[in-house]
Amino acid sequence: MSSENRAQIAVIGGSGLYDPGIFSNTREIKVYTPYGEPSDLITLGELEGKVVAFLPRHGRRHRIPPHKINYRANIWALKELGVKWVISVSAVGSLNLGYKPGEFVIPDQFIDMTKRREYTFYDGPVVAHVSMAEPFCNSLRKVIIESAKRLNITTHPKGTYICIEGPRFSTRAESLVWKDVFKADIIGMTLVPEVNLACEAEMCYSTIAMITDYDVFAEVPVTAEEVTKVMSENTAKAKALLREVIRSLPEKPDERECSCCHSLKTALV
Ligand SMILES: CSC[C@H]1O[C@H](OP(=O)(O)O)[C@H](O)[C@@H]1O
Ligand SMILES: Nc1ncnc2[nH]cnc12
Repeated sequence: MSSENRAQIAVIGGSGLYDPGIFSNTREIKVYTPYGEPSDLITLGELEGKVVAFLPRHGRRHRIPPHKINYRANIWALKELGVKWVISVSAVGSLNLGYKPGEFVIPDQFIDMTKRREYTFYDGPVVAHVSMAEPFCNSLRKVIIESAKRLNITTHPKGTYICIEGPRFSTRAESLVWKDVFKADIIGMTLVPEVNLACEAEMCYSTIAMITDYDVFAEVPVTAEEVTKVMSENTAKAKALLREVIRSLPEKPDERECSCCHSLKTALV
């Protein structure tokens, strides 16, 4: 990758966030990967003197459903650009009455209920088993939580995200299992394997989850229309938060504070 096509920070946009519109001097680049095409061209832009890469995970105009996203190509492409920090933005449903639509969550755990995705870069002959005990970068989570506090955005600093295969929403029986048996707080369809692959790529990854609805356990079940409507109503908040997070990020992660940067050290067989 040529030296002008480099970025330390990436934002992966989710439903309702296809162009954050907060960067200057933007240009689009195509990145080739051994796994095929990323979801879209990657936009490189500047903010607060930092170069940031932006990739909408569903592609522009939301062409790609969650189970068809080429997660490996997306993460590979960002790694190729030199990205260390990955800030992912996602629309999620709430499974916890204390977590309300319009509020943000910075999840610290996930439960994987996906079924048929490509979960790893290590398909052999090199084999790796990365640790997922702490799936998110705590150093990046801290920066996001503190930034949200400064902006007075109601944000839950912890939460368990359950990732379903989709593209359908859950049944009511499933939703009650996720809520009452698994005790998950939020639900979505895209965190896995994005987070796993970022970890294998030794990048610091954290999600800004924006609650768009109460999931199907509630009286009126969620619809795709509701999710995109609430998300676009709240994108102004997401953009302000992204700006503040990017402003506050140190140039490089403090490798003593997070294990993301050397997750392969103990993983390779
Ligand atoms: C449009 S409704 C469901 C859709 O929204 C979420 O996507 P993302 O995480 O990219 O914001 C959810 O995971 C589903 O893919
Ligand atoms: N209730 C829900 N279930 C799954 N994915 C979602 N994304 C946003 N809301 C959701």
